[in-house]
Amino acid sequence: MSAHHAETLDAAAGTPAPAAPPKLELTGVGKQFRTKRATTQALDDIDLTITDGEFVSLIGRSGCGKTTLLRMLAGLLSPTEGKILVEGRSLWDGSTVDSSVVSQLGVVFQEANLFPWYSVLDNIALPLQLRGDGKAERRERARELAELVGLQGFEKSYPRELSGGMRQRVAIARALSTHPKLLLMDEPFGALDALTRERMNLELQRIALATNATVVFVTHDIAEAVFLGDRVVHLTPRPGRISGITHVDFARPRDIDVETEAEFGKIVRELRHALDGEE
Ligand SMILES: Nc1ncnc2c1ncn2[C@@H]1O[C@H](COP(=O)(O)OP(=O)(O)OP(=O)(O)O)[C@@H](O)[C@H]1O
Repeated sequence: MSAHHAETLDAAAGTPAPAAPPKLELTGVGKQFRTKRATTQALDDIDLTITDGEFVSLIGRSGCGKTTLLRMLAGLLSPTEGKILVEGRSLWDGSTVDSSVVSQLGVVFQEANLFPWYSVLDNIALPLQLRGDGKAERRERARELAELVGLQGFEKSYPRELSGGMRQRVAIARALSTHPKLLLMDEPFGALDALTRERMNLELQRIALATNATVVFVTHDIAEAVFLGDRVVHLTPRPGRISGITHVDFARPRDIDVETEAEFGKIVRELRHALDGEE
């Protein structure tokens, strides 16, 4: 039977399968901070749809609302306006967060925030412990993740015995432990030296490809945003709005040498000009 014939028959059968809702959908999202002295419209009218397996970088000048946006996505800060849907389910109902949606997210911050008295494996398994998974199951998953993030041989080490890059690997493994629908990262490599950061970018790409993760990644660094992202979303400050979205089409896995390509330099320059124009 020809493909064309098959399509005709399927259409004749009627009901096409309903399209899966996007991984993340923001509509008209805004955030206002009110203090005694002032009211700040930190974010205004953010519309953004992210599909399964997409890696989206978020850049913008200091104060444009990147962290505020990530905290709203992570269920830590309620939006004042708009809707945030994770696979079609509403994250916020007014200022009340749906904890069953939050439990499907993984978050990594600039600081790894590990428990100093827990080993690498126990830190990775913490979310599984909190949700009541059995010990053997936790251990197995934590071992698998330690290997995924390149920490085999360090399973029994304590955070104080690790470098900054290794601590962030633990934080990434911990965030992935529950198979999150969405991985949210706020400047995860911001405190690392340039070489370690470069290595972590390669590692993160490898991990994201291996797990088909959907990632929202906040950074100040334009080159990092372009290297990692399928799309780079740029925000303008006061109020924070989306000023543009750049598609980055380099094939994956990307090698660090992609940064020396003329097209890479062109995208970075255009983004820098776009952000400079917003001062
Ligand atoms: N809790 C708060 N109360 C009042 N204003 C706030 C609060 N948090 C953030 N803001 C304001 O909201 C705006 C956005 O801040 P946010 O930290 O999200 O920016 P950012 O883009 O992440 O900045 P940076 O790159 O410097 O981390 C800023 O003007 C900031 O002063």
